[in-house]
Amino acid sequence: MQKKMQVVQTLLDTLPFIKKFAGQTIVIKYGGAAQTSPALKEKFAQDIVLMHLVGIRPVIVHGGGPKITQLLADLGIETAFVEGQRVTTKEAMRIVEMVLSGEVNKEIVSSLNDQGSKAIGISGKDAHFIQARAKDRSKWGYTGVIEEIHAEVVQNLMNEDFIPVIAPIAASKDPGEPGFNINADLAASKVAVALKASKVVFLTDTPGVLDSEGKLIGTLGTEKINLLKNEGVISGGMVPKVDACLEAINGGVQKAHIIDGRIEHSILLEIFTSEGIGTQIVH
Ligand SMILES: Nc1ncnc2c1ncn2[C@@H]1O[C@H](COP(=O)(O)OP(=O)(O)O)[C@@H](O)[C@H]1O
Ligand SMILES: CC(=O)N[C@@H](CCC(=O)OP(=O)(O)O)C(=O)O
Repeated sequence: MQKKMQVVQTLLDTLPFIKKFAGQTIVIKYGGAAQTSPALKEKFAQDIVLMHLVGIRPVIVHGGGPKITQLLADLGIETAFVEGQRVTTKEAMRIVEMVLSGEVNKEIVSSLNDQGSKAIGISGKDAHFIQARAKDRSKWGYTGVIEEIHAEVVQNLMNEDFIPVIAPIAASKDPGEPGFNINADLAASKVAVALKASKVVFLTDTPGVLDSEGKLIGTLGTEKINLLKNEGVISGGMVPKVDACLEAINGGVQKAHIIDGRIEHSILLEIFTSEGIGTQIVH
């Protein structure tokens, strides 16, 4: 711990501007696509712990789509996506919750705790943190839309110095229901708004939003997003991501960025450099 504090002290001495971030809540959406090699996962955990040590209040909302798809395939359960969101049958819902709350959430928590932090994993079901309703039961099954977020659950954890790690599973208001599968991008934006975060950063497996020629778009606004969606340039998993960014900034979050989680320390580069990296979404 002492060694860690020395590193932090050096950092604070050499980069005093980091102090301006102290006290800010930053939501990091850790996409399944960015959760690749053990080395990258370890670097990610180190970055989050460093942010926490310098006084930032990081909150992680994670995905795990590829792992869900793999386990469903292994079990011979069919799965489909409509507009970038999984159609969740009752059978699939069991697997989604097992993978997100059981496997991925605990893996991230352990990885952060291995770096000396006090990370705590919850899903939206814990303490009624996230409540949802069906998006359209006949079309998407148990895929949900968030109705309420009880921000105090996570705020209390942060006040006690925990790093919250959130699996995007929501509770239903109707007793006996299995809960809802929430797209992790849309969960991250709602959580960022509810926590009055200054920033939400989406870590994924592309440098950011790419144009029709595959070139990175540095800044992107509502009009251009609609155009690119209509042209099919923004498709699949990128659709909920840009929608989530717009929802976040329209809800008062100052900045929303989509960055490449496959680059080592990308989250630090994004937060601590003036240029930033990836795509910034603006109004
Ligand atoms: N215009 C675009 N620019 C970049 N990626 C895009 C674009 N349109 C669709 N995509 C797809 O979106 C994917 C990222 O979304 P997704 O696979 O859901 O990641 P995550 O697990 O991080 O949420 C990219 O790997 C890419 O295949
Ligand atoms: C409704 C819906 O699409 N839920 C997602 C939840 C996980 C997720 O969003 O994971 P990524 O961030 O890795 O894509 C799913 O079932 O895949």
